[in-house]
Amino acid sequence: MKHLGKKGVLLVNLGTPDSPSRGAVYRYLKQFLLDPRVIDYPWLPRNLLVRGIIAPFRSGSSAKLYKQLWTEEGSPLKVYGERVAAGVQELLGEEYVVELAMRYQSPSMPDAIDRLLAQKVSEIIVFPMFPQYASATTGSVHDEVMRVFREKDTIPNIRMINSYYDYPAMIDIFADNARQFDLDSYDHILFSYHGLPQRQLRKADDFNHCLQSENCCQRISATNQFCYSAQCHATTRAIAGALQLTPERYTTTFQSRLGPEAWAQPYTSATLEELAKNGAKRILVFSPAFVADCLETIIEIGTEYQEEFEELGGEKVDLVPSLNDDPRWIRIVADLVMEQSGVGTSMG
Ligand SMILES: C=CC1=C(C)c2cc3[nH]c(cc4nc(cc5[nH]c(cc1n2)c(C)c5CCC(=O)O)C(CCC(=O)O)=C4C)c(C)c3C=C
Ligand SMILES: [Fe+2]
Ligand SMILES: [Fe+2]
Repeated sequence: MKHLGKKGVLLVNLGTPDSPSRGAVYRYLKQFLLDPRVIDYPWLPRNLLVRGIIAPFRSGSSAKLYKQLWTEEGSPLKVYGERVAAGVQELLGEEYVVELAMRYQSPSMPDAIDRLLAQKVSEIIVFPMFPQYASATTGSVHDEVMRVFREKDTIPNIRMINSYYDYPAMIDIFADNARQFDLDSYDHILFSYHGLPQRQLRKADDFNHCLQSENCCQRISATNQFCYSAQCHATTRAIAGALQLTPERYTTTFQSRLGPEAWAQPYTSATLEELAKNGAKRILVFSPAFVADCLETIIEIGTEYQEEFEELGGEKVDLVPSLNDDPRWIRIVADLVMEQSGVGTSMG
């Protein structure tokens, strides 16, 4: 089919509060955690838990952390997202219209989609800003796109990107960012991904492979290609390979647990504790589930894990910077968009 008009690009990250105030954090947590793909309990327990316990009790402590994170321009997750969107627009030129949206809070997905439609786009390429697929993130973005269009009579061509966990040019940026550190000076290297409840890993597993044996997620195949944990391990292997790290030098771990359920393991905090017990002093941490530094990297790894590690006798937890607004990352997003819309890429 001939494409008349421009192509729309919708870059979507998770979302962040509109301000670091307790009220804004409460609204953010409520919208985020009421998403049935995030806290995937039936409606009544989810609403009781989120409205009655998590949002009211967590909003105060989270707001304090967001205040530490906040910059003059705002929340880093959104600031980097805006810069990436502007950069991708510049690279793709007039043939495309690029909009940034956040799955929760602002800019909202329905508003961003309406702005694209107002430009009479013939197709929309949806680019979730999560290298690894999870139902709670990419799945939710796709779900929201479908929900928005369910209310519209005309649905343009829509292409949805699923994951890009081992995209070589992206792996090269993470590896390159680590080269600013003296790798040999670290006792151990962690690849710390955002966690996910084990129950959600099992639920997303149509072939009964996940968490069946100790290393079932450490190989990726047709059977587990959409497993979040398997994709995280694949990202680790790719970065470690690029840096020629031998397997005993690094561990894949999972951070940012919420609630009493078991989450993907090993936990970053427990691994740090174990490392400290064994005399480790210096740890380097990658966090490649995030394409931008945010609360979970700057505060959780950079401040909280640093403090915990010191209390346990360790010395330094260094964080490898994320992709942020690196021009090479902006180029990758543009290339992946062009690949989806059937246009050749600069990567050859
Ligand atoms: C990168 C992928 C992410 C997955 C997978 C994910 C799952 C997930 N997260 C929560 C609960 C919280 N996450 C929070 C913040 C947050 N999470 C991600 C990414 C993933 N989450 C991002 C990018 C951020 C935003 C950070 C920012 O800078 O604003 C929070 C809020 C912060 C806090 O109060 O700690 C919560 C809560 C669950 C329950 C979940 C899977 C089920
Ligand atoms: Fe999260
Ligand atoms: Fe798995």
